Amino acid sequence: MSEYDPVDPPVALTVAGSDSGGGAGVQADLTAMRAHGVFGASVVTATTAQNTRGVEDVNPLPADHVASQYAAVADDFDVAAVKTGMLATAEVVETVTELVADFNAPLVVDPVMVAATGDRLLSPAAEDAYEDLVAAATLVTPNVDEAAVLTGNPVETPADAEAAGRELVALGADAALVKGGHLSEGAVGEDVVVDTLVRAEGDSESGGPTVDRFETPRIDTDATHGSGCALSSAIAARLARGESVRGAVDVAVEEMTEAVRRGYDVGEGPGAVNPTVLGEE
Ligand SMILES: Cc1ncc(COP(=O)(O)O)c(N)n1
Repeated sequence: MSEYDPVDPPVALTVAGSDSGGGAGVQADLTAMRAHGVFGASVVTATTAQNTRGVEDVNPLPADHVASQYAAVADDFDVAAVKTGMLATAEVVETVTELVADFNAPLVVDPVMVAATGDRLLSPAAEDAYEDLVAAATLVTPNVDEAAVLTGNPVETPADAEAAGRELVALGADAALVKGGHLSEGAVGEDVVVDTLVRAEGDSESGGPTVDRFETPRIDTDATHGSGCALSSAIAARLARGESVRGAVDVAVEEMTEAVRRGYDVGEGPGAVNPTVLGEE
């Protein structure tokens, strides 16, 4: 872990929705950030009435209130990294894109569209609005379904995931991590999760983007609620601490296996990951 003053740690900001059930969204993000010794600030984009069984109600907050929360944080703190999660509406996606345009530190964009329970968290009209935010990202972290929506192509195999990552980088993102948790077992084998990182940073031999594949064991559980939120927040926390994108992704992906293995069996539905175990390395 990099050295810093525990009383004056790096500050990371999550711009995301509230999950009343506590397993995902802002609640998971702040837990993951604090687990890394990073101070977490939050801009809430929407409140959700949600539990482990599903999302009952979504209340997007007005875009100008999202902007005033952001201004309150940016005016006071030296924000070292921003992570975005559920943005709910096209207006909020556009507002956040404008707000981060002048931000000079790393930006991790987790393009949250649909909850693990299948409920929509982003209005369909907002999908197109994501293009400019992706272009501004240091790292965009779609799962395969989100990568398919963002690129307009199906993502079913690791080769598709790499192609989608290359396309997101071509759109302007510095890097894309296409999370393979939902890739079909037939495409990757049943015991493994393959995540693909594409970085614009040139490969000296090919001159093209650099591609890394991370393979981790697949844990036999449905308690993965909050995994995308925790992973993108862990990466943002590590970037706030000054780690490289490659290094932050490598360790965060590895540590997520443990966060899933030690997940919470709370509620009647599928449980949630445990972000408190992150940040140990
Ligand atoms: C407020 C909020 N943000 C993000 C997610 C996605 O998490 P998951 O895909 O694990 O349901 C969620 N369910 N709720």
